[in-house]
Amino acid sequence: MSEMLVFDQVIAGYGNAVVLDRLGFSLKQGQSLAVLGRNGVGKTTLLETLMGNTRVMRGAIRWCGEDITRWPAHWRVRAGLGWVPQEREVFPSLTVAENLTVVARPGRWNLQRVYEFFPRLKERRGNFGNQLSGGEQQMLAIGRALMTNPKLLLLDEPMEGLAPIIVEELAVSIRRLCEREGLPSIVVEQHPVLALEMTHQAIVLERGTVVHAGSSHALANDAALLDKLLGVGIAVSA
Ligand SMILES: Nc1ncnc2c1ncn2[C@@H]1O[C@H](COP(=O)(O)OP(=O)(O)OP(=O)(O)O)[C@@H](O)[C@H]1O
Repeated sequence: MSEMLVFDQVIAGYGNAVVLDRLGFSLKQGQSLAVLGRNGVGKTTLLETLMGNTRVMRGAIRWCGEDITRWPAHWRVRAGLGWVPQEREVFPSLTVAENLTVVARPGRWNLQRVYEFFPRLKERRGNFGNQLSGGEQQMLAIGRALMTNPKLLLLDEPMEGLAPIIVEELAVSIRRLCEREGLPSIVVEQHPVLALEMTHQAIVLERGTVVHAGSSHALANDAALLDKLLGVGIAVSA
């Protein structure tokens, strides 16, 4: 399997402030990745850096064999990076259908396929963005990223503030995107157990660098390591 994404010793941040400090990892084609770590370690900054929204001082980012380190954000979207921001950023005064079509790019994902994938969005297609529940907004944020026909979804705390039943529904959808639709994700999540269930690989950050990299399954089942890295005293399963 070839490498889809490589962060090679990336030093990046905001202005002169360094947040990512020689951060390195790679992700193979078709694999999804959980990005874990305590508050403020640089998880969101990793995604922002992948989208071109931070200042990269050193190192390189390679995406599908191309060095994209200096590319503007809109080129990265065109190259297949599908950004689902933490704040969801649904357009409040556009309808669900308009929110989806406004970003559409040609490819296998279109309005009909997004509605098939999220039937709730079809039911709500005439409602405005500000009339949706938190879960519906998150579905719309993911649906909007799908409309750009990405090769990788970047999900920044997709479950934040959602009711447990919606969290479960979304987790199933995100897994299904990878397994059935061949669309992997990078998932930044506060809840490691959930993120590990949804992904193949995991990295753990501390102070802007990778302190653990391995399979999600192995980490999920190593309670002592989870506790050491994240202060989580439980494993996913016995
Ligand atoms: N736009 C910004 N300008 C300056 N500093 C920032 C900016 N965004 C984040 N930071 C700083 O970068 C550091 C890492 O923040 P980041 O949001 O990437 O961490 P995180 O691991 O995602 O945290 P959390 O889990 O709390 O969301 C923090 O010290 C934060 O204050």
